[in-house]
Amino acid sequence: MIMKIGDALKVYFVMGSTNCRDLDPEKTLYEALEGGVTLFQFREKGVGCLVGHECIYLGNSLRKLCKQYKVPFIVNDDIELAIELGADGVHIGQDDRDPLLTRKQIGHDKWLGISTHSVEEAKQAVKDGANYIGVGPMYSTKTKADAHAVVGPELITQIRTSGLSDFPIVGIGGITLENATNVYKAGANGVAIISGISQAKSPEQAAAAFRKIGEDSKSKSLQDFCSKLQKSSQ
Ligand SMILES: Cc1ncc(COP(=O)(O)OP(=O)(O)O)c(N)n1
Ligand SMILES: Cc1ncsc1CCOP(=O)(O)O
Ligand SMILES: [Mg+2]
Repeated sequence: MIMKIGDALKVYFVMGSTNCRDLDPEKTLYEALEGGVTLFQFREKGVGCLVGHECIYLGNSLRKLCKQYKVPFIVNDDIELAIELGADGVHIGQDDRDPLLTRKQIGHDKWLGISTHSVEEAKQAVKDGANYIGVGPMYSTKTKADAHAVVGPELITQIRTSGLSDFPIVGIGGITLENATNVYKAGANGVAIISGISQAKSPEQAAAAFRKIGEDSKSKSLQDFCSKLQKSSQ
């Protein structure tokens, strides 16, 4: 699958079976894809999550759905599962596993995402060969019990101005339709969302609304850029 990672990050849906509301995980992902999510992460984690064959079975179904919609499929934490499912990449946190070893295991044609919570971690992740970084939590979240302290969208701006002006960045944590614009405005390529889509009454409508915010923010940033350019050449 050839796609620019910065574009894929625009609306990044993260989900496992324990995150869903009325619909089963396949139907939830189907709706999210119909709504226009641009990247998916299978994150089967937490109390009551599927393990073993059941996890592989669900992973395979979700992987197939993503293929149908030509949306890249990332696996959280579990490199063996990622390889088994033929994933397009893996996402690891600071305490999960060694990024260099992970890269060796997955090869250079797969995407590696690394979670970061400071400018220093962001720079180290880039050195360690990340293809993108997740920055968060942007806002407080009920979805991840052991989440890091809130860092806010300001951290994305700090990372951008610290020299990573073009590196693919996605914000995560507590992102809603009300606050997503702040994350794009801070300089993120995209937003990563669990409950904002999986717990919505209509995951399809929520995904479509996030997608619209992403598109509008992009054209707004482009307008801002052009007017800055115009002013500087006057
Ligand atoms: C896109 C994205 N960013 C951050 C995370 C969090 O990863 P981690 O800190 O390893 O926590 P868990 O998700 O493993 O609980 C993520 N999954 N995705
Ligand atoms: C996985 C993860 N990593 C940092 S916050 C978070 C949870 C995001 O879930 P939600 O979008 O429901 O706040
Ligand atoms: Mg992890």
